[in-house]
Amino acid sequence: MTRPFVKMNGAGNDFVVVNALEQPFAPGEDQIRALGDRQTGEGFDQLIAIEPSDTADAFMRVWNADGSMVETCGNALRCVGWLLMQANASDRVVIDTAGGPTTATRAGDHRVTVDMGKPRLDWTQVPLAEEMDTRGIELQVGPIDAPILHTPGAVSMGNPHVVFFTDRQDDGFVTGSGSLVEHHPLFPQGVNVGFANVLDRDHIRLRVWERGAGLTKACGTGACAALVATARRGLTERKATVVVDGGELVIDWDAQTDHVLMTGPVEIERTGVLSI
Ligand SMILES: N[C@@H](CCC[C@H](N)C(=O)O)C(=O)O
Repeated sequence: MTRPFVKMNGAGNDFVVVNALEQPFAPGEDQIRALGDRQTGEGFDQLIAIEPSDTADAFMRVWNADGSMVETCGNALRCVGWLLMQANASDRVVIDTAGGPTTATRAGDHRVTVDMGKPRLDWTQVPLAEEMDTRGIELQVGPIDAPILHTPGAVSMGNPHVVFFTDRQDDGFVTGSGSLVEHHPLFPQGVNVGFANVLDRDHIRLRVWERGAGLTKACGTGACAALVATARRGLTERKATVVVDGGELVIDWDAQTDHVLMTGPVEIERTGVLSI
């Protein structure tokens, strides 16, 4: 069986997107891992299916490259939002996800703003395995007792994030620490691991070791979580540019609505056909 797809990225975070509005798409974990392999498959950070919805313009299903199905994906919401707005000749679409409904709007040529909704800040919502103040949690990362790994912030944007405040962002440190924390017992559903270097009150340099995908060029929900975590600690304003490996995302945590808005680029790389 074959399925056409569109290969896209949002600030370098890349996706294979399948239209499942007319025909169901339900790959198995092994199939997803094979498709996601960058040597022998199409290669992607996440696999995305656009499905019908009774309550929104579409439902977006997300699988990480390791085959795990997850709640949401911020950069993919911008890409899917772009595809739907192009197809519908509209400037606004509502996209439902397992992490909750979101709204995408045009923000210029190949730029989309997604309203990611409210951050979830209670320990039970991240979730954590025990009660803690999510502005700064106690976390022992294996044998590493580096002070820069102390008291990170914890935030859910529909998916779980922990954010370290550090200027240590080399590949070795991010990969070594991120892979240790991703499956730490404090995070019963696993966690995306952000390393946020606050450059000034409206600028953050961020790298993310993603749950189920590893070090990616960008993580949209990770950028939202980083802004919320740094603002909660008084390190930044509620709006900042988050500089990621693949570009820049503008994150605005609205004080009136408590919603987090993420704006950034979308790129269509190519089309193809999956043999699945
Ligand atoms: N890259 C995505 C996040 C995708 C899912 C994440 N790895 C998870 O497991 O929660 C984004 O742009 O938010």
